[in-house]
Amino acid sequence: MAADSTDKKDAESSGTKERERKRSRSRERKLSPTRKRNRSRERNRSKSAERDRRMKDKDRDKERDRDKDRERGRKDREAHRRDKDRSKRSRSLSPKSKDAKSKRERDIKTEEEEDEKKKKEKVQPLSLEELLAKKKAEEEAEAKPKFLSKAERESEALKRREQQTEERRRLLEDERKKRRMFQDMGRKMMEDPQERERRERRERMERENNGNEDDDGRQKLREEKDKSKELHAIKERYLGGLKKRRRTRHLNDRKFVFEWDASEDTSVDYNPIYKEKHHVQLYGRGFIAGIDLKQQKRDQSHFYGDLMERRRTLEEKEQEETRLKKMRKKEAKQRWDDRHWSQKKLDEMTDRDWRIFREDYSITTKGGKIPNPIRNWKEYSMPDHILEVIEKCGYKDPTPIQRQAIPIGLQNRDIIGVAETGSGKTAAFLIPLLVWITTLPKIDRIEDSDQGPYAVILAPTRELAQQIEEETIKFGKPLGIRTVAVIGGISREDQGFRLRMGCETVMFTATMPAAVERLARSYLRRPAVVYIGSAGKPHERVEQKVLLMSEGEKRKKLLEVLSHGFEPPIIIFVNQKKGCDYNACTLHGGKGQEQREFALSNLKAGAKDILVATDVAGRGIDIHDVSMVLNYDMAKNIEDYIHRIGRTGRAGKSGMALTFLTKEDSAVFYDLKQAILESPVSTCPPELTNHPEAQHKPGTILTKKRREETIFA
Ligand SMILES: Nc1ncnc2c1ncn2[C@@H]1O[C@H](COP(=O)(O)OP(=O)(O)OP(=O)(O)O)[C@@H](O)[C@H]1O
Repeated sequence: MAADSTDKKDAESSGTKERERKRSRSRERKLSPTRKRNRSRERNRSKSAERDRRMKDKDRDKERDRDKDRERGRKDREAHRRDKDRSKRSRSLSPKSKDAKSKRERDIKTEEEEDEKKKKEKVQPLSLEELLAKKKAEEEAEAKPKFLSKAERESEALKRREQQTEERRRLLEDERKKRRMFQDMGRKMMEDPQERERRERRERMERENNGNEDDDGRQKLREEKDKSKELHAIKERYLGGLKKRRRTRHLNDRKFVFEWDASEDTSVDYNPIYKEKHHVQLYGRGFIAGIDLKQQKRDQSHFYGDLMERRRTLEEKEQEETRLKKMRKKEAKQRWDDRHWSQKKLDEMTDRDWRIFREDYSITTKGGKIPNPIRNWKEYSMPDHILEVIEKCGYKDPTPIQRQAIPIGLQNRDIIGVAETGSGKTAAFLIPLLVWITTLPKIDRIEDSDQGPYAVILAPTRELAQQIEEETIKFGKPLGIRTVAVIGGISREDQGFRLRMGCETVMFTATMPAAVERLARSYLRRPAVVYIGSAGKPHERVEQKVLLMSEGEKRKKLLEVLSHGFEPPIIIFVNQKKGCDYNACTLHGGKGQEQREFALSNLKAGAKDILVATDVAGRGIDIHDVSMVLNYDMAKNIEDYIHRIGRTGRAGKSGMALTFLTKEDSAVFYDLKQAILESPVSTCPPELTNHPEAQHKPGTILTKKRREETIFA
């Protein structure tokens, strides 16, 4: 009833709402046309939103209706039940209901009587036949398939499932317990023994404190232990006991000390597993993992070797033997041939060896059909008297230029020899010359000497000419060869000479500019050209230093350098004839020949420490052990510079070259920078490296790069 009333109320409220909505809509319709238009636009805009809202409202109404239906049904059912009760109550009062009741009571009574009868029957024991029949019936019943209802099947399955899960849970729990126990045990075992002791003691103490261990037996035991310890300590104190020293392990001590040798292990003999090892032999390229790979390879090669050996016929075996023999012989020969040239005799030298030989001495040749170089003086077929002189001079081994130039010279062939300063070029052209002269018949020589000299040696300076004369006399005198130097400044009458042209021409230098080489080639006949090392470069053992300064600073700097001390002799090169206050001798073109000779001999003899010279002393002058060359004025070209600094670091020794550089020398900046950069023992100062004049060779026209150009339109 209440539900009905609420439904009614709801219906009423929804009806009023609907009416109001209609009213408001009609009101809206009555509004002005402009407003109407606006409204319609608005309506259009919110059309979809409105539709959504209405749909939602509908859903909500439906839901509400459904709830109401459900509520109504429930209330109906309750009312029906109440009606039933009421009708029951009213029916009990009728005569019909009284009859039914008495009938029911009668039925119950008869049922009880039947039960009573059955019970009485059961009490009596069954006969054997009955028992057998019963058993048979039961068996038959059991044999018959039992049909269970779906509900029964489901309940049984549920029970089984519960049992299984219970069983699994129990097993898991047991396993977890076991694992925890093992973990605890493991942790205890892994523990540091000291730590374990400490932990056990702590646990014991805890137990004692908790009063768990207050039994007398344990207390007594502890007291006894303490007593025995005390006794032991007293004994040790008064009787002196053996105190075990704690072993300290040093950092570098070996951790494992095996007190037995591997050979003492006799288990191999006893254990049948080790006695009869099973070897796996794989065919192909495979290997067994975990076993020494090298050993496996060795075994495999043995295995295949044996296999091949077993399979070979006698003939094949012989063939293989001879093949191996041949191979071994060939290899041995190869090894023999591949020896270094120094381990070989002259006649064993191959072309390859000669090539290596030339590489070893940085010898480069041009001109075709160049004879092999000299390996050593004795080996080379030279007259004994020449060899004697060489020995006297103390030349143990030929220098690289001598090794290659002497054999060419002995073929009377024209040579251009380019080798660094102080590398023994003089002997390189003198020795073949003297050998050639000595090979001429003596009578001819005596007769021809009236005709003129056998050889003419040209030198750029008087000093050099005299130096070469000295060298030639040294070699030629023991051989009976006369030498004379023809130089300016000495009276012509004293120099008896006659020239004869048409003989061999040799040209030796430390620097060979391309223009000079072109000129030389036009005068020489099919010349053999010999270059040693990086020809035209300053000596690799001369350290080059450069100081940039003004002209006025030079003198001060010179005095500063000299005041630091130096090892005599040194040579100071100047471009102008200037004096110097030091213990010096001077050598330049303005001096008389005698003075020039005196100056040089003074320095060579050690009477003077410094030679101040112009380029006159720059080429060829050989003064032993010059420790430093100081270019007070820079040479006018790089060739002169190279010759100058070549006065130091001669005959395998090292030296130093110091150059004072001013901006007036800018013409050689570029070449000088290159020369210093190429020297392995020198460093170019940044002032020179970065100097604008040192960036390009003078005379080269620099073309501006396009991107650097500024175009003004
Ligand atoms: N085989 C040699 N063994 C030892 N010393 C030698 C040998 N040959 C030459 N010398 C010595 O080396 C020094 C330099 O020799 P030499 O004057 O011939 O050199 P150079 O190449 O002509 O030098 P430069 O280019 O300056 O004229 C000399 O003192 C000389 O005695």
